[in-house]
Amino acid sequence: MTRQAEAGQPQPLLRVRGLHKSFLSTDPPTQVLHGIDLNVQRGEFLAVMGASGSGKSTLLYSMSGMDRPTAGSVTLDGRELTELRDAEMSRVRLTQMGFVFQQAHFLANLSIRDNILLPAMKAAGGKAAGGKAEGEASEKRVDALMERFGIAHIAGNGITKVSGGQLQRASICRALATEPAILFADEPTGALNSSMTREVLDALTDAHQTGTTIVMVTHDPACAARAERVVYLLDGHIIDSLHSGAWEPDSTAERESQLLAWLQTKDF
Ligand SMILES: Nc1ncnc2c1ncn2[C@@H]1O[C@H](COP(=O)(O)OP(=O)(O)OP(=O)(O)O)[C@@H](O)[C@H]1O
Repeated sequence: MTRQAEAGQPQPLLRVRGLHKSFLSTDPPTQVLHGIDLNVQRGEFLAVMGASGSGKSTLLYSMSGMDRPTAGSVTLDGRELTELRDAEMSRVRLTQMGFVFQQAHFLANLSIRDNILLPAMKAAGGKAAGGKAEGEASEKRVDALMERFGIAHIAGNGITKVSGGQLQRASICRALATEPAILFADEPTGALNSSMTREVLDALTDAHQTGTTIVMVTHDPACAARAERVVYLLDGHIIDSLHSGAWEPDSTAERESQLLAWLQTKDF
C-alpha cells in the first residue's frame, strides 16, 4: 500500500516495510527475508505460519528488535526501531514488548512469582529508583495475572516444581506484567502436550480478548486457529493471508478445518 493509500487507514501499531534479513556469517550469505511488508493493528492477534526454514522466527526477531534487519523499516506506535541504538532498543523491548518462547527461560534460584516480577520491577525502574508505589503496583499486577492464569497456587514454587503448561502460563504472565504494547510468541506450545497446549492457548486468547496485541509464530494449526489473521511465509516472502475474524470457543473445529483447507493449498 502506498503512503497516500495508507493515509485514510488507522495507523498500525506495528508497521513493517521492505524488511530484508541476510545472515552474513555464512559464505555465501544466507538471504532469509526478501522485502516483507506487514501491518499489525492495535489489539490484533496475528499468526505467522510457513514451512520449516521459511523465515518465521527470523521475521519475529527482526521486527521485535531481537536481531537487526539488513534493510527496511519497522515502526512501533510510529517510532522507527531500526535506527535505535542497542540500549534504546533494549529499553523498548523491556517496556513495550513481551516475549514468549518455546522453552521458558526462568532463573532456577528464584520462585515463579519472583521470576515474573523481576522484569516488571526492572521496567518500572526498580523499587528503589521507581519508588515504593510503583513496586507495589507491579506486585499487585503480577498477583492479579497469576490469579487470572490459574497459577497463583504455585507462586512460591521453584521452576522444577511446576508442569510445562504452568511454566508456559508463567511465561505469559511475565510477558504481560510489564503491560507491553505487543506480545511476540515463537512456537509457545511447541514443547507441550495437547492438554497443556490448550491451557496456554486459552491464556493467549484471554490476553488477546483483554486487549493485548499478539504476533505468534506457529507450526500448529490449532494455535493459528486462535488468531484473527494468519499470514503465510514462503522462502522469505509473505505469499498469502487468511482472515478468520474474532475467535469464539464454539467455532474452534470450524476454524481449524477452514485453516487446514487453506494450508493444503500451500503444500503445508
Ligand atoms: N544465525 C543464523 N545464521 C545463518 N543462517 C540462519 C541463522 N538463523 C537462521 N538461519 C537460516 O535462516 C533460515 C530461516 O530460519 P528460521 O529459523 O527463521 O525459519 P523458520 O521458518 O522459523 O523455521 P522453523 O519452523 O524450522 O523454526 C533457515 O535456512 C536457517 O538455517
